[in-house]
Order: sequence, then C-alpha cells, then structure tokens
Amino acid sequence: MSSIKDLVQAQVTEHPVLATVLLASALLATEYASSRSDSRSPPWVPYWFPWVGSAVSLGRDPDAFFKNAEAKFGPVFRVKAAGKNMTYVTSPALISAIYRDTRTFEFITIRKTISEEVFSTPKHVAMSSELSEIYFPAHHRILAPTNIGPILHRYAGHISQQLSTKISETEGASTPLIDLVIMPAYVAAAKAFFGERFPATRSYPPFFKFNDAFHLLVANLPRFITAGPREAWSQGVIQLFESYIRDVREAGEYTELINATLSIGDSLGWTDHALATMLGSDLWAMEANAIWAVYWFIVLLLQHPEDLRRVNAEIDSARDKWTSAHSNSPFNASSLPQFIADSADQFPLITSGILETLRLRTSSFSIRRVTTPTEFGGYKFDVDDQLICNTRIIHMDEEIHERPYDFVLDRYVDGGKKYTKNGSPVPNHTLPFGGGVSICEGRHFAQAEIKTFIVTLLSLATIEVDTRNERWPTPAMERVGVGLISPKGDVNVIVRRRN
Ligand code: HEM
Repeated sequence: MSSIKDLVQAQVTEHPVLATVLLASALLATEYASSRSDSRSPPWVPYWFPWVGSAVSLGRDPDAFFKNAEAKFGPVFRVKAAGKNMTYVTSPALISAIYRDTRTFEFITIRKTISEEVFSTPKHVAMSSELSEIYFPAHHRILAPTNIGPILHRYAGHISQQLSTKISETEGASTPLIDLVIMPAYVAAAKAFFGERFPATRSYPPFFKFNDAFHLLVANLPRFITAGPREAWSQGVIQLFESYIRDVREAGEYTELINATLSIGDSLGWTDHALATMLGSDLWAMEANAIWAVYWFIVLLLQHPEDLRRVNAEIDSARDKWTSAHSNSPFNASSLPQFIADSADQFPLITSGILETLRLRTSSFSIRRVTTPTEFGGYKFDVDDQLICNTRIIHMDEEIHERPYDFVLDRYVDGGKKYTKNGSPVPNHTLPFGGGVSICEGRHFAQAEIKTFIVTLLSLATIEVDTRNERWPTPAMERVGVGLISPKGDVNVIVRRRN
C-alpha cells in the first residue's frame, strides 16, 4: 500500500527542484486558506506544521484521531492534512440531515470532478449535462435490484469456475489467502460486467497500481506525487479498454453495461477514449471494495472458528433442502449458481456476517458541496464549501454498537433490533455504502456477490489456517474514506476439495 511518504520520496529523488517548488507553493496556498477563517466556522483540530497539518496523527490512527476530535470539538470540525482543508461531520443525526437536504448539499458536481480529475474523462464529457442527465441514470438502472439478476448469474458461473480451478491447483498446499480470493473474485466480477472476452487478468496489475494510490488521487495531491499511478491508469487500464471496445464492436457482443455505455456515448458523439475512461471508472467501482470484503470476511471467519462452523452448517442445511427438492440435479460446480439463486434467503448468518465485515472494515466518506450560503450544525458555510460525512465513526461508536471492535457474526440477524445514542434512535447505524443521493449504486450487487463467493467456496472446499506458518493481516488504517480498508500482510490457508 503506497503511503504519501513513499510516493513523495520517489518523486523527490527523481525531480528534487520541481518537488521543492511545488511543496513551497502548497505551503503558501494553505497558509492563505487558513488565514481566512472566522469564528462562526467550525473549529480546527490543532496542528503544528503547515501543509502537513494533522496528516501524520490522522494517518497513524484515524479511529482515535476522529474520536478525540469529536470529543473535543463536537460533531463538526475542520482538519488540515496534506495541504487540504476538510470539514468533517460525525454525528448520525447531522449526517442524516445532510443526506436529506439534497438542495443545499449536492454531490453531482463532485462526481463529475472525480470523473475528470481522477478517472481522466475528457472535461467536455465529464462536465456535460448529458453525463448526469442521461448516462448516470442509465447506469443506475443497470445496477437496480430488479436488473442485476443476469449479471449475478454470470458472476456465479465465473466464480464457480475460477474457484474450482484454484482449489485443484492448491489442493492441500499452504496458500496465501490473497491468492485464493483476490484474482478469482476480480476476474469473475470483471467478466460478469464486461463480457467473457474481457482481458481481466491483463488489467489487474495497472488497476492495482492505480487503486493502491486512490486515496491520494482523490485527495488531489500534486501530480508529481501521483505520476506513477496516473500512468498505470492511462497507459494500462484506459488503453486496454480502448482496444476492448474495438473488439466488442467487431464481435457484436454487448453486456448490459457495455451496451448502455457505447450506445449512449455513440449517440452523443463521445470518443472511444472517453468511453474507455468511463468503463475504467466502472471497473474501479466494482473491484476496489467487494473483493476485499470477501477477503476480510474469510479472515474474520478463520479467526473465529466457531463462526466458521456456524456458516458451514448454514450452507449445508440450505444444500440439503435444495438437493432434496432437486433430486435429479447433481450438486456440483455447474449447479452451484442455480443453488445459490434458489437459496438466496437461506443464509441469514452469512448476510449478517457480510454487513458486520463491512461495518468493521470500511472507512467510507460521503462528500457534499454546499450550493447556497447556509447555517448547519451551529456553523456558517459558503457556496462551494465541502462537508465530509464520516460514517466509520458511527460504526465504531460503542454507544451505538456494543463491542464495536469485535466481530459479531450474528449482529444483524435480528432485523428489528433498535440502535440508539443519547437515548435517541439511530436508524442510520451502518453505512458502509454511504447514503443519500450518492449511496453506492452497486450495493445490492456487492452484497449478493460476496454471498455468492462465500457459499461457492465453502460448498466446494474446506478451508483452514496453516498453523505451521501462522500470521494474520492487519487493516491498513491510513487509507481513510475510500471504502474497504485493505490488508497489511496476509494469512496462509489450506483448502481441500469437499466430496
Ligand atoms: C463492498 C463493496 C462496496 C462498497 C463498500 C462500496 C462503497 C461505496 C461508497 C462508500 C460509495 C460512495 C457513497 C457516498 O458518497 O455516499 C460508493 C459509490 C458507488 N459505488 Fe460502491 N461500493 C461497493 C461495491 C460496488 C460495486 C460492486 C459497484 C458496481 C458494480 C459499485 C458502484 C458504485 C457507484 C457507481 C458509485 C457512485 C454512486 C454515485 O455517485 O451516485 N460499488 N460505493
């Protein structure tokens, strides 16, 4: 995982003069911005060094940093970090108020800016009204719960194939869990969305270089710091999509997503390069989080063997029901997609475990731009100010979630359970997918995808920790605000095919 320090060090070594000039300009710009604050603005979390601000303490232990800041300054405060001034909102009630007031707190401009600045969509496309009025809604419809069935079915077929191969290759041998999970999950999702012929394996190295630095790219750090990941994006991912678009057009084979993107783009005269950046951003959205959620869920189950037994028992019971209802169908890798589709409501523990994994292992921010001068949370905000709803602080609040740092597999089995804080109900107690207008469009697919992976793996194989080589991954906490927290380190496992 690249830290700011690693990337800066690489650039300073290669371009020392440029680095010094840019750093000096960033310092001056930050000083100017902070000198404009007034007493009705949210309080600053104090810091010693300009530009760097609170970056070091925030990066070292974000949970402690935000908890302390909230305790000292209340639920709205400002943080300076790596040249950026950010206003954070941490209480469930205020976050909910922001999500509801879509006129004062909007997201679409930010989504467009990210399309241009991070995903490299050409400005005239990223900022066009057609992108928000035609393309985004079409995209939204593809991911609606009523429409994802065929994509999910293809995912189930691919993951069953991928895992079958992987299990045969590694049968009985000590294997890093990352090798067992990440590539199969990545390939299955990419092929389900883009088509069987999509060169998923080839897209993996540049995608990961880009994704590794995503939190730095989205923070809009100076380009000299993020040159490597940007190059991986443009020379690796985007070029690959450009040539894939040519292949798809020739072959005439279109998945739902490719069809919508190409037909809208062609009707508006957008180039294949622009369409490639948009499909690239889809690849990022579908791969950056879900595959790591699968990974963490398995790690947490391995760390809680009794929970792994309960999950296996749930799958076995669903399988027994399915096989007695389908006595003529063999239960094997080919019938797994049908078994999973037929048994979707038979996995309450797994469903709860997925949400619990996401509660524990996500750090998701919802960002909003202020559209009109407003008073909020006792402070004054101007047009273009940005507020960040920090949902993880809700996940880790011991008043809302008992034992928030523990993995509790069945935490969400009781759907009627009430969550409260200061005696008031907290309906928005678990927000791994953000909320309001920018809530994750892929959340239905993601949860079904993770369930499909887990049920497929545990139907095909048993999994255990390799105790001869026991080590555990820890969450890379410095990657705040962009969804799943990636692991530092790994665990070795032994998988054996089930009869
Ligand atoms: C566990 C997996 C996932 C997590 C934790 C996750 C999390 C998030 C978060 C936090 C946001 C921003 C929400 C906000 O601003 O309030 C988001 C947005 C989005 N996600 Fe996901 N996501 C996941 C999987 C997926 C998948 C599989 C897809 C697509 C197949 C997807 C597509 C999107 C899209 C298109 C947006 C932008 C929505 C908008 O701007 O209106 N996500 N996701």
